Amino acid sequence: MSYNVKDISLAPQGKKKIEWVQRHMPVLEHIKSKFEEEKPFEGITIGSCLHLEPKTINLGLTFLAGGAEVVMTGCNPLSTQDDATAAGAEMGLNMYGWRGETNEEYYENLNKVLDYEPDIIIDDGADMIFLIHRERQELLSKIKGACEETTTGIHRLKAMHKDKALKFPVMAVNDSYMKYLFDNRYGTGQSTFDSIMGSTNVLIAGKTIVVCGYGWCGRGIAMRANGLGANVIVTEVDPIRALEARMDGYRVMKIREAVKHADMLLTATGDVDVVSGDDFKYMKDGCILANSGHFNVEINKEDLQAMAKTHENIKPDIEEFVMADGRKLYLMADGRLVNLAGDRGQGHPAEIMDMSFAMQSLSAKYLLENELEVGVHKTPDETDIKVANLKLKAMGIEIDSLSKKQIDYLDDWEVGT
Ligand SMILES: NC(=O)c1ccc[n+]([C@@H]2O[C@H](COP(=O)([O-])OP(=O)(O)OC[C@H]3O[C@@H](n4cnc5c(N)ncnc54)[C@H](O)[C@@H]3O)[C@@H](O)[C@H]2O)c1
Ligand SMILES: O=c1[nH]cnc2c1ncn2[C@@H]1O[C@H](CO)[C@@H](O)[C@H]1O
Ligand SMILES: N[C@@H](CCS)C(=O)O
Repeated sequence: MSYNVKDISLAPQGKKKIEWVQRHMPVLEHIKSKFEEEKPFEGITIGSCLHLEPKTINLGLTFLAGGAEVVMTGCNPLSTQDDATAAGAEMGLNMYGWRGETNEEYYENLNKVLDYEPDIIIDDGADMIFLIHRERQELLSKIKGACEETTTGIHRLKAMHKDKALKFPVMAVNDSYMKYLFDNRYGTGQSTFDSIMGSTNVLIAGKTIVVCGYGWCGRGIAMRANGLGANVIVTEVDPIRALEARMDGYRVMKIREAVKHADMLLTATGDVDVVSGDDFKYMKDGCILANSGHFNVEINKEDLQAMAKTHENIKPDIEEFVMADGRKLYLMADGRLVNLAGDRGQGHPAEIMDMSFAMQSLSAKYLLENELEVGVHKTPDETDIKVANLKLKAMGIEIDSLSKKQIDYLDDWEVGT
């Protein structure tokens, strides 16, 4: 196996972190032991482009146990944990990536993974899938398909398929219940605050927090902000979600009005320019800005920079912008996913990634064992149910099942009052 990581001597520390998360990923551990027996990936190369940290290394080890050759790189230049990659390299994974890559290095590492000519791709945000279609088309004939981890990746792949540009099948892992209902909501809800609170050491109680987007991530962030005692304002473009936010108890208003109240503003939309231009003029002195959605375009940093007199990093992941009128605004993690790219960002809790990565590993197996058409495919309901049952079992929770009488009753269209 080969690797290019920051410092291989960090491996012992990384291994301890991996062992810790393994204790909290019982479903993936169960799947790993099944893979070990059945070896479904014998002779198969799996290339991944995911946030590289201990839980993801554990997914790599799961594929390795299943007989695959595994090659991994990061899906964000700032989210890699260098001790975890060192450990992964020592544990048999081909590993390329380090925290703080330049954009050029980021794509060099993606290309390194592709040099292994993978049969299956596991992607987060679809950068690797796009790279294959744009620049590495010679690989298309060998690739069996891909699994995509996140909302925006799937949006883009669907758009690509609509334009007939997609050339292999993709499993929409994000769109399974066992992913978005837990990862996007409870995972993003907790890890966003874990990172922001760790870096800033500021109090959340009593603050006014603006949450842009009331999708699965936004709901989780608003719920946790509320639980920590913040006064939550939601901004939306979808009338139904806006109404839902209102009935969940939050104030809802346009972004231009919301920014005037914000002590902290958090984006989770997958959109561009959610906060931009004159929005920055109306913000209060001291406002903290962070993004938990896709890429660093939700908060328009160029606009912020253009309006600022000076800007400097006052902590590794906190950039201070001093505006012409003396107000100071603070952008976290360069506007990238704060829960992973922040200095204290650890990503989602292990118990959450247990379910997301269980879905990834079973979806990769499904992709291999079924001849799927080119397109974006929903994961089978049976996979969701299997993972949910495994998780309940691991948590020691038993539930009831329908009796024959109940099944007949529920299916009977003739009974009335
Ligand atoms: N940080 C993480 O770990 C993490 C986890 C999961 C998903 N994500 C990413 O977060 C983003 C959101 O994911 P999701 O699953 O919540 O998506 P979603 O589609 O459920 O929700 C996005 C919401 O944003 C709203 N929106 C779009 N443009 C807006 C605008 N200009 N102003 C206000 N609202 C706007 C949409 O109407 C929608 O309700 C995606 O980019 C996804 O890839 C990040
Ligand atoms: O700790 C983590 N490790 C690996 N992936 C993560 C972690 N936290 C969140 N995500 C994943 O990142 C995607 C957005 O890029 C999300 O969809 C989520 O599943
Ligand atoms: N890989 C992308 C996905 C964001 S949802 C990123 O880290 O920016």
